[in-house]
Amino acid sequence: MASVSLADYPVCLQLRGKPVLLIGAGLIAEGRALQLLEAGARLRMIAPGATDALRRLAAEGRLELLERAYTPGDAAGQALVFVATDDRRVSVAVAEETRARGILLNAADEPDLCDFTLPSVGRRGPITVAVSTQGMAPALARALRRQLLEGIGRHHVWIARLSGHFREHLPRGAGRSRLLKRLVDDDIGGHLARGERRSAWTRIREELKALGEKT
Ligand SMILES: C[C@@]1(CC(=O)O)C2=NC(=C\c3[nH]c(c(CCC(=O)O)c3CC(=O)O)Cc3[nH]c(c(CC(=O)O)c3CCC(=O)O)/C=C3\N/C(=C\2)[C@@H](CCC(=O)O)[C@]3(C)CC(=O)O)/[C@H]1CCC(=O)O
Ligand SMILES: NC(=O)c1ccc[n+]([C@@H]2O[C@H](COP(=O)([O-])OP(=O)(O)OC[C@H]3O[C@@H](n4cnc5c(N)ncnc54)[C@H](O)[C@@H]3O)[C@@H](O)[C@H]2O)c1
Repeated sequence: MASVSLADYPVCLQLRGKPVLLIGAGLIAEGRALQLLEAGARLRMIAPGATDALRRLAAEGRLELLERAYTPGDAAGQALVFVATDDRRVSVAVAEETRARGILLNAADEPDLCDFTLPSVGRRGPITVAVSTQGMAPALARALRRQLLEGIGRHHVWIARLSGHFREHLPRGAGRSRLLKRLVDDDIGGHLARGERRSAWTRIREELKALGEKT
């Protein structure tokens, strides 16, 4: 249950190939569905009526759409469940089932029924900005997310990708850690922030050379 007296606990879920159920197929559900598909979830939707966009995605085989009302038992075998209908009684019934099965639930606009709430999310390349207000101010979460995203520049995306490349190709150890820290701090990161790629590369090459000599 969401609670304002306790801190919530943010995570970044890996949903590739996981079965996820979304009950409701209106405009709010459509937004949720697009994000879940982006994450690679195996999505099933249940609702008597659906938006055109969701019908199209179902026809293309990107998701499964069952055009009927929710019935208890639908949550069986699901990793996560979302409900976004215009009828609170549906959310209450779904919450009863997911609680009995130990499955985590998000109920749009019903914080008292949520096991997890959704933050406002923005992305730049591999960088994700997510803002939550413990359910207090979703509109503020959205405004802050926009502001924070403006503070993330192309050089941050570049640093993230380069760091990912080095983490994949260089062995773990003190040398690699030092390089990855320098990529971010004033030393190399500062050059990149000012668009001075050439001098940044000179320093990266020095670090790589020192690393090569030590390994
Ligand atoms: C962040 C975002 C993510 C998403 O939904 O994807 C999200 N709400 C968004 C927008 C938004 N929602 C609402 C408004 C109108 C302004 C307002 O009423 O405040 C706006 C603003 C707008 O649309 O600009 C209405 C609203 N929302 C909730 C209630 C019920 C209540 O609080 O009791 C009511 C009142 C309904 C009514 O009274 O009619 C509840 C929840 N909404 C949450 C998430 C969870 C808490 C997040 C947090 O901790 O901050 C939580 C608890 C449950 C959940 O849904 O997970 C998404 C931004 C997407 C983006 O970034 O663009
Ligand atoms: N969190 C947010 O950002 C946010 C913002 C605005 C609204 N909402 C809330 O999200 C909910 C959905 O809003 P919407 O605009 O998508 O509504 P909508 O009217 O567009 O869609 C409702 C959907 O629920 C389905 N439905 C109705 N009864 C059902 C049942 N018994 N079983 C399965 N599906 C059923 C309908 O077929 C339809 O697909 C509302 O409660 C609304 O208050 C959330």
